[in-house]
This record gives sequence, C-alpha cells and structure tokens, in this order.
Amino acid sequence: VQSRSRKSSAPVLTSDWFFGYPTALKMFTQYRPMLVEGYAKFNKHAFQVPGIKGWIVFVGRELYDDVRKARDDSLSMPEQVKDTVALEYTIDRAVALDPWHNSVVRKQMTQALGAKFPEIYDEITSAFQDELKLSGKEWKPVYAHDLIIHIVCRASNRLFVGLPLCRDPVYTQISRDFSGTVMFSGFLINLFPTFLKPLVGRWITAAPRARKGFEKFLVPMIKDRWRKEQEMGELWEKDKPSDLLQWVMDASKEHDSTPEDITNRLLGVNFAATHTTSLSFTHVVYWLAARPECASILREDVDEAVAKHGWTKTALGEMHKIDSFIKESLRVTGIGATAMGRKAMKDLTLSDGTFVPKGASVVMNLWGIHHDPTIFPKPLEFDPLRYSRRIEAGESEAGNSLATASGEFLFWGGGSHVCAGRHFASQEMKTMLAVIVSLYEVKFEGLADGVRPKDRWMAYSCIPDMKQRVMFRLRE
Ligand code: HEM
Repeated sequence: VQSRSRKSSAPVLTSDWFFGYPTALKMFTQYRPMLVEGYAKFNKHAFQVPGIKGWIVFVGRELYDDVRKARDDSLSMPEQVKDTVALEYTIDRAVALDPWHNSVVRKQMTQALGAKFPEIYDEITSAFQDELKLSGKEWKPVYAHDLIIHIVCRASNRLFVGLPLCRDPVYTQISRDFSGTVMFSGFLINLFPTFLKPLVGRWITAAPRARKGFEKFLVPMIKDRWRKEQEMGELWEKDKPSDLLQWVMDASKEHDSTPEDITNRLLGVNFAATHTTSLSFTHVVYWLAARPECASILREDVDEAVAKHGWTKTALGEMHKIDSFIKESLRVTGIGATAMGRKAMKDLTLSDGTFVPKGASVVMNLWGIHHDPTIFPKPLEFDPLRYSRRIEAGESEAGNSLATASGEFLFWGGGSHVCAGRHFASQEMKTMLAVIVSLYEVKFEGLADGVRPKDRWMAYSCIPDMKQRVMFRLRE
C-alpha cells in the first residue's frame, strides 16, 4: 500500500504492518473513530495513516492556511480527485484537465442568484407540491432523501437549463443518478492499471450511457441557441436565456468548444451539485424531524423577513436562524469526516515542520475540528441557534453564515478550489428549509421527539439512515 509514497515525518497512528493493508481496510468502517483518536492522541497536530493509495497525513486547524494557500503544483486538488472519481474517464478528459466552466459557476452564476431567486423559489415550492401531493390534514410518510433529491435536481436545473427541461423526467433521472454512477465507476476504474482505465471507463461503467443521454437533450438545445444567435444578432444578446448553459456557452467562445464538450461540463456541474446538496439537506430535515420544537422558532424567522422583503434573496439573507440551523446540522453531522484532500506533487515541508513526500495525501481533519470543544463548546450537542446567537451578540454576520468557508467550517473546502457553488447551495438549502417550516409539519415515523436515527458511515462519508421515513403534513 505505502510503496506508492514514502512516509511523512508525522507520527503514525496505526500500524503499517503487512504494507498497511489491514489499516486501509479498517478505514472503510473505522475512518471517523481513527480521526477522533488521532486528533486527541497527537493534540490536534498532524498524524499519518496508511491508505489504499499511499500515506495520508491528517492535519488540524493550525495547517489550514498551508493547505488553503498551496498551489496545485505542490498540493493538488485535481490530482487527489483523480485518485477517487477518475473524472477524465467518467466525465471527460478535456473537462477534467481544463475545468474552465468552474469559474463560470463561481462568477456569472453566483452573480445572478438574486435575479434568479424568484424562479428557484417557484421551482422549490412547486416541486414540494408535486412530490408530496398532500391535501387535508393527513400525515404522509416519505423517504426524505428520495424526496429531497427530486427537489434539488429540479431547483438546480431550473438555474442550469431552465424550464421545461428541469422538469423532464428522463433528463432529471440522468441528473439524479449521475453522481452515483460517477462515484461507483470511478472506484471501479481506479482498481485497474492506467493503461486499462480508458477501456474500463468506456465499456464497463455506466458513465458513457449517461453522457449520451444528456447529449440527446443538450446538443440540439445548444445548436438551436447558436443558430438563433447568428440569425438574431444584437436582439439575441437582449433576449437570450439567462441560465448556466448560456453562460457556459458564452464563455466557451474562448475555448473553441463543441456542443458535446459543453454538455460534459454541464454534467460535471450536475455531479458537483446534486448529491452533495441532497445528502446535506437530508441531514437538515432529520434534525428538524428530531427537534419539532424548533419549527415555530424558524417559522418566526421566515415570517419576519418575508413580511419585510417578500420571498426574495434579501429576505433569505435576514433569516439568521434558518442559516444557523442548517450550518449547525452540517457541523454536527455533515456529509463527510474530512475536507480539502490534496495530493503532494513534490516533497514539501509544512509550516509546523512536517515533511510530506511526493505522492502522499494531505487532508484536513474536519471531524476533529468541527467537534473540538475549544472551538465549539459542547461540540456533540446540536445547538440550532449556535451561530445566530453569535451574530446577535455582535459577531460578524459573514463570519457566522452558512456560505462562508473558514478554518472552523470546512464543509465547503477552502482556498482556490473552495466550492464554486456554495452560495447557490446555501440559498437552495435555506429556501427549502424556509418553505418546509412555512408550509409543512415534519416528524419521524415511529420515533419519539428528540430521537434522531443513527447515521451510517462508509469510509469518510456520513449517510443519514435511508430506511427511516419522515412524515409530512400540510400546516393549518
Ligand atoms: C451542500 C452542497 C455542496 C457541498 C457540501 C459542496 C462541497 C464542495 C467541496 C468540499 C468542494 C472541494 C473544495 C476543496 O477541496 O477545497 C467543492 C468543489 C466544487 N463545487 Fe461544491 N459543494 C456543494 C454544492 C455545489 C453546487 C450546488 C455546485 C454547483 C452549482 C458546486 C460546484 C462545485 C465546483 C464547480 C467545485 C470545484 C471547484 C474548483 O475546483 O475550483 N458545488 N464543493
């Protein structure tokens, strides 16, 4: 296992007996306990563990700036991602090598979030109605993740490609399934030696079928928009759609892209956006179902802001309790125990003196930091107003808001690769929570108030119990 990289100088947490294979296997089930143990044993400093691909150096908050500021030629995020999801085979080589569309997500898409809010709000409210189909005062049990992924997929695609495609059952199914396809295909591809990877990617995994499926919808749409641009000239500039597809098409002029290349980039964004948001928000819904007493506090927060500003992005900005509830849900549970995985592209020394050899990984110990009692008093307790109280006490709003990435909130990663869609994802999750508390009552099926089902862990991923159903009913 560790023959792929030499050891770092950090202390070793677990034995590297038998090439570290037993530890690498243990990490499938014991990843989080190992992070907790290492954080305590080495007093928040760096330690290392042998992983499947080589040595992993887990670092604490003191090295956040090292990781954040590192460039891809020393600590590389794309190379680390390559080792896990093999994007060049599951999505496309050109997209993996030059993801220029990420800056369109970061800039044009984020700048449009205020103007696009009414559409996102419309999509979220209508998707809840269509999916829940509630009437009267009956409670309806649903699998929350299944519900949420349908809503997230429609809401995100309203912004990515607009109506009517964001509601197309075939298109949205590909979008919903695609993250799972990429994760599984990437895992499979990475089991093979490099020269076989393209063949495995092409013939054994489901990724090419998903790409073809997306192309059927998007290629004609792109060609049609290009044709209209040619025919309408100036008028097109005024009337053209305002969605991610169009912003990527506009940016593609500098890159000589084909309609297939643009399609792959949209798929790439769907991959980044769908499961991350739906899994995260399922955790939020579980906390709400476990703490029904919070609903009225959150509802007041929504009512007050909406009374002043209507359903707008400005109103959302004033919903500090909604923001805090989500942020605290994601601090306590979240979707993963680590963040900011980077692969060392050369031998380097971190600012605490830790030597990291070429080929090793450096990863932030998110779990340790998010549950550190010196940063978060009573860290294991779910304290929904933890962040809004800090704002009320005079701390900065930006510093405590959900969308802000920091050394104490690693959920969005950090540095030059910090999540490009975090403002949208935050807006989407806040709107969903505000809509839920305004329109519905929520509780777990068959569980007492205050009880939250145990999460399942797969390596570093934290998955809410998918067998537990959540009950919804319309409010009076
Ligand atoms: C709750 C939902 C989400 C979570 C937890 C999440 C988390 C992350 C994380 C941890 C990273 C890597 C950061 C790093 O390593 O420093 C990332 C990157 C990225 N995310 Fe998100 N994300 C979410 C939603 C979205 C959405 C909705 C979009 C697009 C609309 C998006 C687009 C991206 C892109 C394009 C990157 C790559 C940025 C780059 O390499 O420059 N994400 N995200």
